[in-house]
Amino acid sequence: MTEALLLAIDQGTTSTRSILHGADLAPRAVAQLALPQHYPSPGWVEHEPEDIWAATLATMREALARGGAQARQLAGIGITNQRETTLLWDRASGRAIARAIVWQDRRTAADCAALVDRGAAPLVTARTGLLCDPYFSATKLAWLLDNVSGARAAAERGDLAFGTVDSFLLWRLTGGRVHATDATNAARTMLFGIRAGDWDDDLLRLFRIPRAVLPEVRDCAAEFGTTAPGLLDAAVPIRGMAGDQHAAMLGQACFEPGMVKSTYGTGCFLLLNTGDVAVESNNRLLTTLAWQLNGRRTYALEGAIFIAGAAVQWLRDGLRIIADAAESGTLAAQADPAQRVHFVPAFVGLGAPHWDADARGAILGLTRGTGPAEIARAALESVAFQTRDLVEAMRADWGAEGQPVLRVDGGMTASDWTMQFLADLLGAPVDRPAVQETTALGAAYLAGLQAGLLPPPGPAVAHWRLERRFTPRMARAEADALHAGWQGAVQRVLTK
Ligand SMILES: Nc1ncnc2c1ncn2[C@@H]1O[C@H](COP(=O)(O)OP(=O)(O)O)[C@@H](O)[C@H]1O
Ligand SMILES: O=P(O)(O)OC[C@H](O)CO
Repeated sequence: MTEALLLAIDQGTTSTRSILHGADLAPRAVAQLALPQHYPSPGWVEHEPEDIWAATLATMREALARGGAQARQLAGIGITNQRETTLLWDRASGRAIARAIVWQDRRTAADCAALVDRGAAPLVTARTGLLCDPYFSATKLAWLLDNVSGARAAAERGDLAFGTVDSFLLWRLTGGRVHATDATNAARTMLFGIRAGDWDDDLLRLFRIPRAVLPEVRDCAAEFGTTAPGLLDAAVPIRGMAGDQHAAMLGQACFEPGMVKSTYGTGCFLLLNTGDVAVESNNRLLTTLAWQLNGRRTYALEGAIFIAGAAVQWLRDGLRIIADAAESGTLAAQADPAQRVHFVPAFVGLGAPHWDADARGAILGLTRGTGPAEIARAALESVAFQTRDLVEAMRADWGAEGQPVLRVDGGMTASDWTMQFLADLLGAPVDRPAVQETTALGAAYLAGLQAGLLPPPGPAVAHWRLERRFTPRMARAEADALHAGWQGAVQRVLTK
């Protein structure tokens, strides 16, 4: 008998990947396509839904072909995705009525400010664990209903379906038969009660969202349906689903309360497992789900930073001081140690712990001697400085003594320079795993769990292996002084 395989779809902000895994969760074959970005207006970020779908299907087929595998060998598909990105489509045709509004999009900043002025913020936070910010789906969905001609009436008639990218892909993969999401993605909409585990009627009223547009919410490991005829050479069950940061928690095996992972892709998302307890943050972190299995919710505290690897992309595509991302580390290593340049990458405002949607970026401390090397160093350092802000907020909320080991993943963790600086600044070890595609790994794990091939989260799951530990080398006083300089720079860009 041939070995059962698992296929993970990781639909990220800048690319779509499909990764074929063995039942032991070892990656077997990868296919990846870049996703075009659209910036129709300052602060707006959109994706073309047909690009997302076409790349998903193409990479699924390519990963199978590269792995020399057939669809009938698949025990399941796991979907993981960029979160919060909002789509609204016509149930009859399956076509989106507008481009997807991406999580980074700030067009609803004024709507969120108005809700805060009306005193709605405490209700939103109490029910969803989130802060009233344009980052989340609710105001994006309301914007589509109000700004696409005829959308609100069609939604109220039940003709339109809302979903984050996971739901949209599921709809397409099942040939329009299943409109569902998982609890982790639902938890990022600002419409879902994370303690009740259901859509919240008070929030639906507040954001003026008709219930008829919403998907059904399921566990992260569940029977989500099977692929429609003609997509692959056999019908394959879709058995796992989780937002990318939640899947990365599973891929990083952060199964125990107190364990922390930080993913460095376009943005950076640091999540702490808080077990059965939905910890309320006093430091402007988010309370969210780690995952939901068998109806049981495991919670997390999350710090979300909007720009991490995107700062490196800007060095390449905006400033053009590097030819590829990897060059950033080489350049940073050549920077003059005597110069202290700070780069606050608030291109789309600042996320945790500041939540200032109107802040914009700045480079401070320039002198005549400043050149590309100092700016590259400041860009890489900014990611570590922001991580330290999150870790300090988390420590204050969680109350644990000492500094937990940070498990890191994502494209930017390829930068040894950045990972060493991160360990130096935190004064704590930074662990990089052998498999850095932890998001896809988590999605494959969920599909394998549902298929009965893998055990539930716990010591019996053995997919995590250390590749390299970065140990702090910098004196604490120096790290603290650098961080204080960063905090001063941030103060200069805050608008409130
Ligand atoms: N060697 C490197 N040094 C610094 N940044 C890097 C390096 N390699 C990749 N990156 C950054 O990592 C990001 C891509 O990571 P990825 O996890 O694929 O992101 P996403 O899932 O958000 O699309 C890009 O923003 C890129 O600039
Ligand atoms: O596409 P990524 O990996 O940058 O992740 C995006 C996040 O899910 C947004 O919340």
